Amino acid sequence: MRIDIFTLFPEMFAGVLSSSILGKAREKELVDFHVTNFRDFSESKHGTVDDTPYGGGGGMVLKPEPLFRAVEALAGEKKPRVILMCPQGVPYNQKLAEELAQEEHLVFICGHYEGYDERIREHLVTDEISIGDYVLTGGELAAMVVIDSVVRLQPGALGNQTSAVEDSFSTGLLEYPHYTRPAEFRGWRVPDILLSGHHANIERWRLKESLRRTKARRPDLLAKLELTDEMKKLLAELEQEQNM
Ligand SMILES: O=C(NCc1ccc(CNCc2ncc[nH]2)cc1)c1csc2nc[nH]c(=O)c12
Repeated sequence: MRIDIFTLFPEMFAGVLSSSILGKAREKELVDFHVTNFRDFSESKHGTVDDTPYGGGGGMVLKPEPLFRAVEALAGEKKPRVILMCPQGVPYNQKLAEELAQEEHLVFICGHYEGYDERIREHLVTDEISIGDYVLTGGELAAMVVIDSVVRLQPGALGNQTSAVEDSFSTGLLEYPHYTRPAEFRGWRVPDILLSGHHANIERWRLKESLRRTKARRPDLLAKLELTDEMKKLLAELEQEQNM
């Protein structure tokens, strides 16, 4: 997969794209990152990429030319997905991550101004994505979030110890509590069930704790779930425990 990123702050990406899972995915050639400063595509000698809005009002608007020129310079046989990171975009989620992970070539546009000239949206961009209802200083961190979640889904990116599929957001439940050595720390013991080696009981305990946590923190996720008989039984047990 090739990922192009157009930004005015390319230096923001250096650490993130060369560390940890993303760095390894690059070494394994699962992904090929290209970060470009679209100011390089400005036609003015001052490298102007924004201007005041027609119709007045505050703030600056990103001009169309530099971005059109930058994206069109990506001579490629197939038209890539051109993703505009913006607060007005489609709310990002794991389903969209899985869809983007299938693409051969993704292009991200990160802005910093009050907005983009609408002709960018209408004629250059295929997708607009927001990562949530809070205001960031720019689209760069948002692009990193999307890239991180897409690259980890590339086959071979996570190695064999963890599988992307099992991820809680894919099962629809929040994760159960995790423990590791020591079995007792400052008097706080690991639940005996986890030391029992009884795998069926451990799986049951983990599912029950996932249900307990999801019910308490994200009832909205629980409401969306197709409950199995076992889940219904465990939820009934949780109800009883709460009413005791
Ligand atoms: O570029 C992003 N943010 C920078 C930013 C913040 C505020 C405004 C101005 N918008 C208000 C407005 N429009 C018109 C007048 N005033 C524009 C851009 C961003 C990309 S994805 C994402 N996902 C979640 N949150 C985000 O901020 C983002």
